[in-house]
Amino acid sequence: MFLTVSGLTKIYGDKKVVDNVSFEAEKGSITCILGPSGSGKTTILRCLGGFENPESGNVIIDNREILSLSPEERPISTVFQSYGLFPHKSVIENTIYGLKFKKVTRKEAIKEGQEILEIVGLKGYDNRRINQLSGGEQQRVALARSLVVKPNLLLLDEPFSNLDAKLKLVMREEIQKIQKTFNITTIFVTHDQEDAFSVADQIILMNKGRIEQISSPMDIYNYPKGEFPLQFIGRSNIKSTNEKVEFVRPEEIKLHDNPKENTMEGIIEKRVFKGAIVEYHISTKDANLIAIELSKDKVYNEGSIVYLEFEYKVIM
Ligand SMILES: Nc1ncnc2c1ncn2[C@@H]1O[C@H](COP(=O)(O)OP(=O)(O)OP(=O)(O)O)[C@@H](O)[C@H]1O
Repeated sequence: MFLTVSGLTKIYGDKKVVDNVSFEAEKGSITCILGPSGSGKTTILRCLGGFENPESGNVIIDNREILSLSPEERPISTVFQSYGLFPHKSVIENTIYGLKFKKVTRKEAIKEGQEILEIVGLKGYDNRRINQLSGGEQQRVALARSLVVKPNLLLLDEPFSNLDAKLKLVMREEIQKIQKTFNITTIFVTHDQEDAFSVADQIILMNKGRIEQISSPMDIYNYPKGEFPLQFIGRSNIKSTNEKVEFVRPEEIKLHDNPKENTMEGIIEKRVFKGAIVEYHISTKDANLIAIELSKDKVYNEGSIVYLEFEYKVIM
């Protein structure tokens, strides 16, 4: 295994903000650490990058224990939420900053910097100053700067936080492309599950410093292990009794005009148009449910009687 983290624990005051966290990542994979605010995501990255000292744990990269190394000695690049760029320096100076500490001539550094800038879509931006760039462009310079040193492990903290919806889609693809081109193992922190679903090979779901589930995006959505993953990931209609918790995702509820065997009658209380999909809030004799259908299909009006076809799944 390329990266092995075992028993990582970080305490602030009397609070374990990272509590016995263990996971592995294969070479060239993207791992996404997902979880609510304050669940310890950034602290894990900071411990890996060497900006915090964990109380206990082991981190092995490519068969080498790295926790005793300084941040500069670790084969790791980190892109922080705040980017950490030098605002008055040019794009190229920021990009090649990390090469200062390597045995590379300035001429070679500039050539390598320009190649990376072209990859992140910033060809020709060399002499622009950071404070003359948009948020998305700055984010790409920060990425270029971390890639130029060819890290074994790339750590990204909320890399899309300052981007609008369109640019976010472009950047998601760009990061995936760059990461595959260089075969860089990447760990990426977000609280946005769509980011995690779109780019991750594996998702680590955190809650209060602990790992709740490690799974592929599809498995975490389809087979949540326990109530927290179910509540946090996607939306669902939940039926909870003393013995078990069952759920049905809104898109698993099919609406019909007429009753069929095993359908349940309901009335559409509210309809929310969301572009590609329409969300219905439906009351039945047993429960209030949310269903979604494609808006290109039949659209029901509020107050309509509908017949719901669905099955609950039991959580593991
Ligand atoms: N230097 C520090 N001193 C004391 N407490 C801290 C420190 N840094 C973080 N914490 C606390 O540790 C907990 C975890 O913080 P962390 O930044 O890792 O969470 P996060 O999951 O990344 O949150 P967010 O999504 O809001 O960035 C929080 O309760 C935070 O207040």
